Amino acid sequence: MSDRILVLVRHGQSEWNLKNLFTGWRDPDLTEQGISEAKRAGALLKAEGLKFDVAFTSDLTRAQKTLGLILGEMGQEGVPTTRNVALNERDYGDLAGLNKDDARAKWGEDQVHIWRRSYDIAPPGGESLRDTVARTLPYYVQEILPCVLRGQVTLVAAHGNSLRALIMTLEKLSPEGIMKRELNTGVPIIYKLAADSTVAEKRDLVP
Ligand SMILES: O=C(O)[C@@H](CO)OP(=O)(O)O
Repeated sequence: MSDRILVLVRHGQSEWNLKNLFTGWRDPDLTEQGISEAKRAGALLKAEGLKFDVAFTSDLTRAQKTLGLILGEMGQEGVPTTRNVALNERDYGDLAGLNKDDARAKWGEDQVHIWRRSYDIAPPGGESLRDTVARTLPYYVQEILPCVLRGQVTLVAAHGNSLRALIMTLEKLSPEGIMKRELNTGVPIIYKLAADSTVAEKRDLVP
């Protein structure tokens, strides 16, 4: 029986991560460090002996490039890949492009933390994590999960909050639990799913 392997990876450091700007649906490129992180993720996945059958990514450059660099490092450039806007980062609305420290100075540390990490409070003009779950989870259930359950080794390269939205279900986290779940750039998480699509095993591939 196949292993039902799903790998999630947040993109490498972006130009706006480096500049400490709210990013959301804006489309900055990877930094040099981000490129290295993506290549390192590829090397770690290669060392695990993984051979991907299928890959998914968002409509945004930083995730697409991360995926390309990972597959390039693994010598698996030909893996069939689907790009979909459903995997895009949570839309930060009016905060996009603002400096996170400037936002804390203006609205206070607590308010900015609530906008960044709460489950159901949306930043002005943007999406809450719940809104993000409402678009990422159906896509996962309809498009990604069937591949995994069929035994296709599946890689998803996406974003901090679009992946947190999926991880909330995968790891059965409560709205309080998800507030504390952080994802590092370029660190793959390997899940083995049971036949009922719950997580049987999970491992962070830390360098
Ligand atoms: O700016 C963003 O889009 C995200 C991810 O970089 O930031 P945060 O850490 O606030 O979720």
